[in-house]
Amino acid sequence: MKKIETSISGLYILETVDFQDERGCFQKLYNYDFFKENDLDTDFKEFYYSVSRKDVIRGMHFQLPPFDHTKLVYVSKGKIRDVVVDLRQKSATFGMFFSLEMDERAARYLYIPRGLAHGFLALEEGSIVNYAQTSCYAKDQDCGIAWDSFGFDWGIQRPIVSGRDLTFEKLENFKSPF
Ligand SMILES: Cc1cn([C@H]2C[C@H](O)[C@@H](COP(=O)(O)OP(=O)(O)O[C@H]3O[C@H](C)C(=O)[C@H](O)[C@H]3O)O2)c(=O)[nH]c1=O
Repeated sequence: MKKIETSISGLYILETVDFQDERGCFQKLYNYDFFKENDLDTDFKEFYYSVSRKDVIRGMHFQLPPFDHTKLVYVSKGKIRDVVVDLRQKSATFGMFFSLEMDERAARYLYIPRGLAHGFLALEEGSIVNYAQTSCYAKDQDCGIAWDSFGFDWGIQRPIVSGRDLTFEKLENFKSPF
C-alpha cells in the first residue's frame, strides 16, 4: 500500500494493489501495520455502505465534535466523483476542496481526517460507496454544508439530492467548530 499526500493536510489517497486473475480481482483496503507505520488512525468503530443511482449527490457531510471522525471512503462498484472541503478554521486550506474520481478497479481510495466535509456524485448507476469511521453515528451531530456552496463544479446541473441535504446551509454561513 502507498500513502499519497494531497493539497489538503491530513487528507491522503491510499493506493493498494489490484490482483487480477482468471477468476476476477482481489484488493486489500486495510492493513493495521501499514496504517500504524504511516501514522494513520486505526481505531475504526463503524463500517457501512450506500448504493446510489447515477447523478445522485450525497453530502457534504460530517459529524460535529466530540463525534467527529476519520473516514475511509472507497468504491466497490461503479464510479464516483468524490469531494472533500476543509472546514478547519486554522488550516491554510480552509474552505478549499479536493476532488478525486474513484471506481471499482482504481485500487485507490481516500483517508479523510476530522474537520473535513465529504460528499460524492455517482457517475454510474448503482455505485456502491463503502465507509469506515473512527466514531459511531451520532444523529444529532450528523450535519453538513450545501453541496453547491463552495465553488466546486460537479459537472451536473440537476443532481438527485435528498431533502435533508437540500436544507444544509452554505459554507459562507457555517460557523465551523473545527
Ligand atoms: C450515516 C448514517 C445514517 N444512518 C441513517 C440515517 C438515515 O435514515 C439513513 C440514510 O442516512 P443519510 O441520508 O445521512 O445517508 P448518506 O447521505 O449516504 O450519508 C453518508 O454519506 C456522506 C457522503 C458521508 O460522507 C457520510 O458517511 C454519510 O453521512 O441512514 C444511520 O442510521 N447511521 C449512519 O451512520
